[in-house]
Amino acid sequence: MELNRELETRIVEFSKDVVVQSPSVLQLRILTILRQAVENYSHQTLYPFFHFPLFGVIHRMKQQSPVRLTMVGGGSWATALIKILSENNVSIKWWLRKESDAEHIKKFGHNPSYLSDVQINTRKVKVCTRIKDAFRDSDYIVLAVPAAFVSDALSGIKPEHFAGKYVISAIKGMIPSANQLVTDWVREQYNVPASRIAVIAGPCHAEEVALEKQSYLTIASQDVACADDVAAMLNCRFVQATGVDDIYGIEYSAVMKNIIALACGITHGLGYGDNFQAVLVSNAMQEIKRFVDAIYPKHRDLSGSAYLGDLLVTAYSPFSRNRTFGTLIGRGYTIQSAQMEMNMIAEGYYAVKSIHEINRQFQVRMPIAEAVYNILYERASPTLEMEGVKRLLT
Ligand SMILES: NC(=O)c1ccc[n+]([C@@H]2O[C@H](COP(=O)([O-])OP(=O)(O)OC[C@H]3O[C@@H](n4cnc5c(N)ncnc54)[C@H](O)[C@@H]3O)[C@@H](O)[C@H]2O)c1
Ligand SMILES: O=P(O)(O)OC[C@H](O)CO
Repeated sequence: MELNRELETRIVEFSKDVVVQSPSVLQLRILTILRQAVENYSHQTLYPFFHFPLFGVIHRMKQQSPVRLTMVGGGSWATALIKILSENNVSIKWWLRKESDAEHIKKFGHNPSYLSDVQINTRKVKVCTRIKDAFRDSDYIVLAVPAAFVSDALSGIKPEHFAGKYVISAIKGMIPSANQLVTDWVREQYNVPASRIAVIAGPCHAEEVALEKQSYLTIASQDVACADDVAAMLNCRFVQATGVDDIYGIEYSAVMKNIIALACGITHGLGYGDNFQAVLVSNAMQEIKRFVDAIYPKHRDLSGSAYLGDLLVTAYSPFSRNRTFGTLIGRGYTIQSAQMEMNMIAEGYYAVKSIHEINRQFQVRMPIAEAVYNILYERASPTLEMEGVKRLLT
């Protein structure tokens, strides 16, 4: 029987992993295989497998052993991810930089600085401000600070602290000092194998997660089983998560969409309307495709939600940090005053410089990203730069 063979193969693959996994990761792996089997096959086909002893074992494991995870970051996205993960059998250590925020969460069950309405389940979530304590006994490390601050957040952490752990980047930015994607940087700095690294992507604003609005996430890893495991942790009442393998395409695309959101904001601040923005965004999608295909060629459909969907949400939503930052620049704020006006970080500000520098080698035609770079780093006039872009749009 087809199913027989497929389940057999997957269980054999999985058993090769058994020796190196901790119980909570094993549990997640088995659950993922079963969830996929249940989704893909009818009850009738699956019936004989219910006699498989694993099913009973899994049920008991689900009750007993939570996945152990560390969240690094105290901003909006970290807070939203804590809310999502708390819906599942995950035990969380939450590292925050600010002692006062950590104390407030312990006492009142709310993050005072970001998404303060979100109730934190302090039975599942243990807060700390010492990064080494946060890493201890965790299977998964989730990085959720802006890329420019990752190195600071991990100060004192050495490759051995990452040994045997999975790293999930929830960051949509580049490490400015290295012009590297966060996952490449983690792999190089801490010797984490690519098969143990995943990214959380997809069009998803923390503010809507806080309101439990239906959202979708795409989890990417070179090892799809790893992506599926992470997706299983994030699937809940209001979030549907799916695992895929295009980690580079998705990560670069997420970085690029922030730069385009800055352009959308700048033009909005200058008084351009929706008609213009629709053309700007569709041209920008082609720009993203040219860049991503040049830097990491692979057959991919950029109309998927982790690519086009993420560009759309960031380009049009009032929750978007990058669009808001761009709007302030378009209205005449200086970079410093725009940064001070927002309590949040616009990743695109740092990313556009990295992408500009990386593109020296690739020479991809990217007039929109170049205009944003000129405005933010070369003191070019937003009006003149966007006049130039306007003439090139089709
Ligand atoms: N907010 C979202 O909806 C969302 C969704 C998906 C991905 N992301 C990504 O998540 C990452 C984190 O973004 P966010 O939205 O949570 O950030 P945020 O703007 O809400 O919060 C700012 C964060 O930066 C930290 N910070 C500020 N100044 C710092 C400094 N000098 N040193 C160290 N840390 C400092 C703050 O403690 C806080 O954690 C970004 O890469 C972002 O692209 C965000
Ligand atoms: O829209 P932004 O600039 O707040 O970025 C947040 C996320 O990337 C949206 O998916």
